[in-house]
Amino acid sequence: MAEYNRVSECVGLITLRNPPVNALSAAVRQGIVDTVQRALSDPNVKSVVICGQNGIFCGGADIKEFRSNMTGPPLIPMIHAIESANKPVVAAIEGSALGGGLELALGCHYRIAHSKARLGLPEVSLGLLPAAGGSQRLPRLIGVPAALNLITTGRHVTAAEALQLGIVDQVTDHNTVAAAVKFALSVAGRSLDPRRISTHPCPQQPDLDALFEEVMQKVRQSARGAIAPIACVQAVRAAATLPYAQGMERERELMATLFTSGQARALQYCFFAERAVGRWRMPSGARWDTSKPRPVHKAAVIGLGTMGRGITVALAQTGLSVIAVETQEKQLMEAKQAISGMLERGAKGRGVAPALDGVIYSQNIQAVADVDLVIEAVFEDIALKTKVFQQLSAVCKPGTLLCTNTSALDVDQLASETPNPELVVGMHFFAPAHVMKLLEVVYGPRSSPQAVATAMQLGKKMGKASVAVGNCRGFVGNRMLKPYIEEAFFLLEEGATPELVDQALEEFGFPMGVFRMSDLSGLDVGWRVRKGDGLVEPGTASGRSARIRQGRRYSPLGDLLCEEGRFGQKTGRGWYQYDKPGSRVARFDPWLHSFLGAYRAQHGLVARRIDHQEVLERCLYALINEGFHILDDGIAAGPEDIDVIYVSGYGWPRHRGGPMFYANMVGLAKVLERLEHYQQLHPEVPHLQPSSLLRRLVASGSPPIHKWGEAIKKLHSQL
Ligand SMILES: CCC[C@H](O)CC(=O)SCCNC(=O)CCNC(=O)[C@H](O)C(C)(C)COP(=O)([O-])OP(=O)([O-])OC[C@H]1O[C@@H](n2cnc3c(N)ncnc32)[C@H](O)[C@@H]1OP(=O)([O-])[O-]
Repeated sequence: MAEYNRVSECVGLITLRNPPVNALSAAVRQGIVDTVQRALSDPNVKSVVICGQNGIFCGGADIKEFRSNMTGPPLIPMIHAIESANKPVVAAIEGSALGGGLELALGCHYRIAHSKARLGLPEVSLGLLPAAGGSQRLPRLIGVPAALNLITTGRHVTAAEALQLGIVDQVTDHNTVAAAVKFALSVAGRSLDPRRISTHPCPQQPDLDALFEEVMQKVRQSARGAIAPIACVQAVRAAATLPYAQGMERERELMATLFTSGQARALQYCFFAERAVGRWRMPSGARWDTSKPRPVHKAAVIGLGTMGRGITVALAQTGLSVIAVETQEKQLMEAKQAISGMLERGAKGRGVAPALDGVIYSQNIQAVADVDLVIEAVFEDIALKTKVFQQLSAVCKPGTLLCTNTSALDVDQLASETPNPELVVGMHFFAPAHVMKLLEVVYGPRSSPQAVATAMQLGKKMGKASVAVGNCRGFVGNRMLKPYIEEAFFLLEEGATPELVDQALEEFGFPMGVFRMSDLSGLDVGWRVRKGDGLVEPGTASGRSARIRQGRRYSPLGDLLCEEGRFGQKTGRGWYQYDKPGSRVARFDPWLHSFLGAYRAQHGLVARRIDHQEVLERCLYALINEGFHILDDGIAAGPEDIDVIYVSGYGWPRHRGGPMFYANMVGLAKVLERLEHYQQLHPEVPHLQPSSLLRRLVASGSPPIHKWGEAIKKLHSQL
């Protein structure tokens, strides 16, 4: 797993071989130990170069090994042996040097990087810290502030930035290994003492205490309950204040706590889940690896409201040529200005030229005749969308893929209105579409695997976490959100306040609780949907019967607020009050509290004390329960799909892995028991009725989450 060659007569070249990213598995570590030993004991070898095969230096420790008992030589002494070597060791960095990979390079005496390489210590995003000496060597090399920035955010830096920071000694546009060999020859025989980073003190930093206090405060705020960023600050503090050996001991202690934490397990699960959703499969048996996407060179967006604009930007930023169609002239002009602004700002942030010429604007739908794929983003109205689809079917060249951006409408119904339903898929973007990571790719029973493959590939190109899901009301994300929001309304009726509910959810790790989120997105959105479903009635009736609609418990609280014109931030009033319409700082609103009191009195409800635990159990377990229904219905292929949707699109705290992972951590039997408990108390609430899949999983011994797929298949075959 590490190959040894002698090149240029006196350079020992060690090549890490562990595709795809040369992760430091036990075999690679053993290979490094053996080959370093061989190079150092060969009298003909004057210096050593370490590189990775296939254009990538090293992606770090092998994350898959973390789940099992670690064997093989440990990283720390291996890196220490390299640093203490009496011959210069040069790291030749191509592709990536991340985590343990960069720590290995920091143990080398010199680092040469290709100009396209990326370097970083991303352990924090896996719930860990750079614990092979990275937290101790990096601050010694580049100073405390820069090291804190890199280690607490886990961000990857370009080779140019790495050179500027002093992480690498040279950047090349040519063959990195050849440059490193040349460099290694040039430094052979030089004293290595100044190159052993662990022997240096950290560069002097004035007012160290104030700096750490400030960073710790910032990190605590943005961590939303994640523990790894805090441990990262503590480890760097050890580097700045303790001798190396003691700093290493502190690094080890902190890592030991993190390594076995549920948060590390959750974050590592997210890492693999994000990659697993790319290997999509449909109930028909169609799969990612047997379905070839169609090439997309030219795309179109129909309708340039908020969503259409964001989608146009996301497409143009991938380098595609985009036809942006809006029939209203004024809207078109406004959209053009807004899209150009977004493209310019995005390009500035990425240091590239804006793709302004990539977008052609038109008022005429005929302009899309020769595109390969259309994303329709007109107003959320089935009659209007149907009309647009019929026009598109008539205008577009044969084989053009027709995608609808919808958050709730029936993709099958729309497909059935076109002569080629196999070419139709849903693409549920989230606002703002050029920023939000999530994309639900919705297939119907007639969508062709090729259409799904094309939409999934396009999503990947746009940098989205794309998840293929079946067609149902609300798809996966919004379908699970419904019981969550309903439970929050019921809690208000029973005595909770928006502040209490939001605080419980924000302490859990959501960036915003359900009521602050509702104020942000607009209360009128849900009101319109409930009206369409025939649930909204005039607010004068009282008593229990007024709160049973369509045979189930219903809370009209949101409707009553809308009747008062309280639509949230945009009107300056909602569940909270705001300084003025459009303002973002939510403040306690005495009106709302007396309104809740009067509402409870009108309906004969007696407010009781509700604690955070109940808020979490009722809101989250109702949402999770819906997730089990979704799995049982085959709408999501596995728990990873649901979890990626919630982590990337709905603010579920990543360090809790996603709702299904969380259920697995809490214990399926516990989730079932609490749902049964609340269902007994609220029999008129169907979403508290435990899903049969949850019951069956518990009855079959609560298999761990990575075995749910097998268990679900087995349980289904027994039905
Ligand atoms: C004591 C220890 C201390 C130490 O400080 C701890 C660490 O180093 S923690 C580690 C710190 N390091 C990190 O956090 C870096 C994590 N890795 C990355 O950020 C990206 O993979 C990388 C940028 C390297 C390549 O991106 P890309 O080209 O888009 O490719 P891709 O992302 O699609 O991955 C391709 C395949 O490789 C797999 N795989 C990847 N890395 C690892 C790994 N370390 N291990 C195992 N497997 C890994 C990945 O699952 C996927 O498998 P599959 O079966 O095909 O789905």
